[in-house]
Amino acid sequence: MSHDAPAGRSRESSSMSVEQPSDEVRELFGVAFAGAERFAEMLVSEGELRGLVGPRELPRLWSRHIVNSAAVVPFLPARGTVADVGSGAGFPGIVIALLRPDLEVSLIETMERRVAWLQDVALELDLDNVTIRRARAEEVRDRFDAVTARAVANLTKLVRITAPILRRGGCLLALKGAKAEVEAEAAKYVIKKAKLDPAIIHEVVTPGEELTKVVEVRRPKR
Ligand SMILES: C[S@@+](CC[C@H](N)C(=O)[O-])C[C@H]1O[C@@H](n2cnc3c(N)ncnc32)[C@H](O)[C@@H]1O
Repeated sequence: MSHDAPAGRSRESSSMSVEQPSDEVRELFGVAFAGAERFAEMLVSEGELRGLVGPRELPRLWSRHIVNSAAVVPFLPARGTVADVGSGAGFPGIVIALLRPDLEVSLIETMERRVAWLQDVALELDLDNVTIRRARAEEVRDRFDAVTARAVANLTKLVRITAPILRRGGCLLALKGAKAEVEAEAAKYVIKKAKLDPAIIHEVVTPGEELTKVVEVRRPKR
């Protein structure tokens, strides 16, 4: 996914400027666009009131959050199960569920208020591939083909809490910004100790957004 189109256009709503998705973003989401648009509408109408997004986030809701979440999608497995740890308002878990309806997606979130929000979103978007669990990742006993996380913890902590829930051949996919390389270097020892393969950093340029980095840490098949 490498694009260099300008960011989505903005229009004035009664109280704030809400970003409108560009044609490139519509193309990126394809048949999932209607669901993504409804998700954005819910975030605009209720997200701020329910304490899920700050007012300053709304003008860049698509590029900074929804489209940024989609950056992880090219690295997901061909089939199987995904756990999104610390989904919060639904990033990247809800976006993954929309773009990959063939994958079973578990949203693991510890805060009750956010869990209630995720349940409302899954119901409204009719996402029957989503399971929502109120838990800390450390309490989960299942294993997954992929574990995703965005803005939850640094890579060292993420590896510690997600290594036990990675299947053989499965991978952690952490959405990171400019600190990806520094965090990968700092996490080297923990990655080795958990018997995982060295981190790979994928660079992704999303429509209307600057460079995003996806750090992949895989559990070897044997
Ligand atoms: C800063 S928010 C980021 C939310 C979302 N991933 C995003 O990118 O907008 C971090 C979220 O992770 C959750 N969280 C933190 N540690 C967790 C853990 N060990 N297990 C599950 N959820 C956790 C918090 O409750 C919070 O909702």
